[in-house]
Amino acid sequence: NRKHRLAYDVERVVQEHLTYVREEISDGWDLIHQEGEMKVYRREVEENGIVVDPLKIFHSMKGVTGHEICQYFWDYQYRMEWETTLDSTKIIEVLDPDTVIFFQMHKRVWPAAQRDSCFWSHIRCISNSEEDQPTWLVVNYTTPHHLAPIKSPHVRLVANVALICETIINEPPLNIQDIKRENIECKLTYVAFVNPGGWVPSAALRSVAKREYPRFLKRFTSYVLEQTRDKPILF
Ligand SMILES: O=S(=O)(CCO)c1ccc(-c2ccc(C3CCCC3)c([C@@H]3C[C@@H]3c3ccccn3)c2)cc1
Repeated sequence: NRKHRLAYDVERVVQEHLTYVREEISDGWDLIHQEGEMKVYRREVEENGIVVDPLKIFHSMKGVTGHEICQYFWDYQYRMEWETTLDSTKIIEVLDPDTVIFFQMHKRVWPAAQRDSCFWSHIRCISNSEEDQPTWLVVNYTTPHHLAPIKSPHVRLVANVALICETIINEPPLNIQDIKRENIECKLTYVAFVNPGGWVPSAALRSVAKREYPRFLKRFTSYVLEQTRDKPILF
């Protein structure tokens, strides 16, 4: 059912991510970083000389639900508290209660020109079968917008990013209200297809990505654990 002008795009991109997230890590993906439960994979891909390496991160952490992780990732009011690579972020349009359009200025990464991004950001709960917990996901997908004009010297990033989370309840007690945070665990998959939107030295971009993605996800997940520690569990 058409709710807003981008409803079909959102549906298509969400279904694509749901299809690929289950795909096993096949050959062609290199494990570039491993830290505790976090495993970072990358494929080396260039499109007319520009590095557009897809990135896939698997991580799991105790004490938080997939709903909590997705909520803090999607909700703009927390973004500047965990996102250290942004100069600014703002909502320029609300399409529905689960879909907004952001405009972001990314911190400049020398020697590249400063990047900005404009994407729709959608959060969704997919309740599969009854017995186990639902899957929560957030997708950030580049879209043009009249309130986000592309202005030189800034270069518009092209991004298709998804955060897909499952919640595991270990040794479930008889009734749900007895579940404690040490009994829950979130298994997340983060995928990022980022095209820098203009030429960046390949080696420089690859080393920035290799350093920044693990740092970014570690900082984000630690932030959510901190924020939810003493709060009631949001399933
Ligand atoms: O998960 S999100 O949707 C969170 C919402 O903000 C997201 C994460 C990361 C990016 C991103 C933006 C710019 C750049 C580069 C391109 C040329 C110069 C800067 C990079 C490269 C990969 C490296 C990178 C990775 C992580 C964090 C920052 N830097 C990534 C965009 C969106």
